[in-house]
Amino acid sequence: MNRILVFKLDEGKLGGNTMKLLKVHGSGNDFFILDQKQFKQPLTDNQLQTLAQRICDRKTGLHGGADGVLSVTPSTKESAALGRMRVINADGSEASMCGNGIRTVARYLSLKNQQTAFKVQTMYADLLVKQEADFAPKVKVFAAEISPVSFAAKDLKMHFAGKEQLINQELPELAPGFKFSAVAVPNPHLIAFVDHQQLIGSKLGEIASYLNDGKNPYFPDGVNVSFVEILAKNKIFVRTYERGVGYTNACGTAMSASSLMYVLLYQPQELEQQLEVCNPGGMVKTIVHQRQDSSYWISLIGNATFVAEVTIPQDAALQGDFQAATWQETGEQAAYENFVRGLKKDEIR
Ligand SMILES: N[C@@H](CCC[C@H](N)C(=O)O)C(=O)O
Repeated sequence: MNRILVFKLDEGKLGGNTMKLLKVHGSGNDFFILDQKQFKQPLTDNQLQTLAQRICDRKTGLHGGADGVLSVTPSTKESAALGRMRVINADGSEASMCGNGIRTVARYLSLKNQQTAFKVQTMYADLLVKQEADFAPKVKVFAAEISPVSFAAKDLKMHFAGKEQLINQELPELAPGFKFSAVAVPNPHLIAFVDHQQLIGSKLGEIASYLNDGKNPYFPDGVNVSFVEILAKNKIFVRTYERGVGYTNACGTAMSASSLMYVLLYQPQELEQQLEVCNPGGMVKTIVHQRQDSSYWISLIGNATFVAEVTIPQDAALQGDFQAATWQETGEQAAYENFVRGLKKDEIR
């Protein structure tokens, strides 16, 4: 039996001060799911921010930290979604969406509600999620709708003189020799198609850390930055430096935005076709769609791995003291690693 089915995060009866968390990942982009139903009083925004900063720290956090916390609550009354997800980055900032995270939340809500296709409420939209065929034994897969898409500078909170949008353009004031595209899905992404040496080089980190310093004139609220290498027709590799986190194994919304730019710039006839998107933590599949009103949306299809069930005294968690935490592995991580080993060598760098 899948142990996860008997793990009842929402009971909240472990004793007043105990918090339950679920460690999860999509393509190695890892999170702690926190179901706020377990509390009589949900954590305040300040507590959520502190919790994320404490447990996600890669050196001092819980079991090696994470890229963020995914807070799950019932959806608000305007929404018919099965649940609501909020995304708190490792630095405590809040993001409007998380493509890898939403698949894990979808799986969590699916198990709790015995449904395989439904909507999840996010900051700007209720997004469709759906269970898909496993990638491999014990590698569970969900698809998520990535939407709404915008190229408008105002939605990206992007400020380059005279530019209302940015599609494959040089930005000599930022980084000569690269062509950038900017797309909000709806969190902001800056994307450059590069060769292999540029993909593995240090320029991505230099550009992204500057654009996320909170002081630069171009993206004062920060931006997720990705370098993309075309590996073959309909096959790309995406490396991302995330706002609020730094380098990650993968960023689901970045892979979706990169897929959209790949289709628009290189293969406009490949709308509605499946793309393979490799990343340092594994591989996902994407499909770029266009609606009748000409707006775009992307299907992001990938693993939703449950790594471990965690309990920890709430006060200790907020103070960053993890000595009393329990950590119970689900056994899925070994299956995921096995799946990744089976991918062709050029798919993981
Ligand atoms: N890892 C996520 C994106 C998380 C939010 C991002 N860091 C931001 O601030 O926009 C994904 O898989 O999409």
